[in-house]
Amino acid sequence: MTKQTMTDIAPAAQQADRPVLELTEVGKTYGSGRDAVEAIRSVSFDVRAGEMIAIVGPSGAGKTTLLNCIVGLLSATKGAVLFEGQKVKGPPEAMAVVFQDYSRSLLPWRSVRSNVELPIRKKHKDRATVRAKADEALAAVGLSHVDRKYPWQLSGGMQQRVAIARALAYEPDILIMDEPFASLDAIVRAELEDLVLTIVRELNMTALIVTHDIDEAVYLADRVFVLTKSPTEIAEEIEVPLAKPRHQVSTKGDPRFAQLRSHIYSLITEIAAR
Ligand SMILES: Nc1ncnc2c1ncn2[C@@H]1O[C@H](COP(=O)(O)OP(=O)(O)OP(=O)(O)O)[C@@H](O)[C@H]1O
Repeated sequence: MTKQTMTDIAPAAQQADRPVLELTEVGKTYGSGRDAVEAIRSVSFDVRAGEMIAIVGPSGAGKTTLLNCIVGLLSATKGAVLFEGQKVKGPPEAMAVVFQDYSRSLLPWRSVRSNVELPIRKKHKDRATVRAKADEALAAVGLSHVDRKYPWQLSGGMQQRVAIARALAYEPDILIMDEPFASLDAIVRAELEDLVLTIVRELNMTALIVTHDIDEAVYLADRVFVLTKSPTEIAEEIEVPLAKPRHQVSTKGDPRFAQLRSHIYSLITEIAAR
């Protein structure tokens, strides 16, 4: 993306000196009475503008439930989620979400270009603007040459690139990702991790990723939140002081990377055994 565009689309929230996302004692109980399942007990954290947060935890920790409360697909039964100072009551316009299952998030009857353009049309009526923004996003993920193809004609990694392009072209103030690389092979996964890191950094975007992968969490994030088992709380918040831009070989070869990874691994293993 061009420098001009990056400046143009700097999220408004970043001008203000307040967190983009604020969770205050968020709790979620499914059902009621004897059938009630307390999935989240109490989770509080702030995400500052430009930060990348990773959320990890043992299986069944409540990651999906928490994420759905953040994006407004579920309402918390306790506490509050504020996005840009407003209580989240449904998916906010300035949020984009990339799910693990790209095959279900892309519309198979629409071309790659059409999939990417669809959300942009909500914001921009001018056809040329929509086209230009889609062009930029497709170029950023290296898929300009397949814009007329359909998602099912592409590999899994390419489909997930389209989903990422669609989210980025929408120019969200915050990018939320739910295990976006989980079903991809190691090389494609590393490529897409770097792609997201680069674009998020260039656009100074705020981002939050839920992942099962401890290496991925440390590699991508400025802070990692480790969740307890359900009913969920934050077991520990870990700062990642590794230099940016990150690099798959040198960052992962840094002794501090290994220390952080071992620490989080031990913590999750200990939590899972509780
Ligand atoms: N719709 C629902 N109704 C009742 N209980 C639910 C529902 N969805 C999730 N739960 C329960 O809430 C808890 C947290 O589930 P959730 O799917 O959020 O965890 P997760 O960390 O995303 O799991 P995983 O790591 O396996 O993907 C679990 O005990 C689960 O059984």
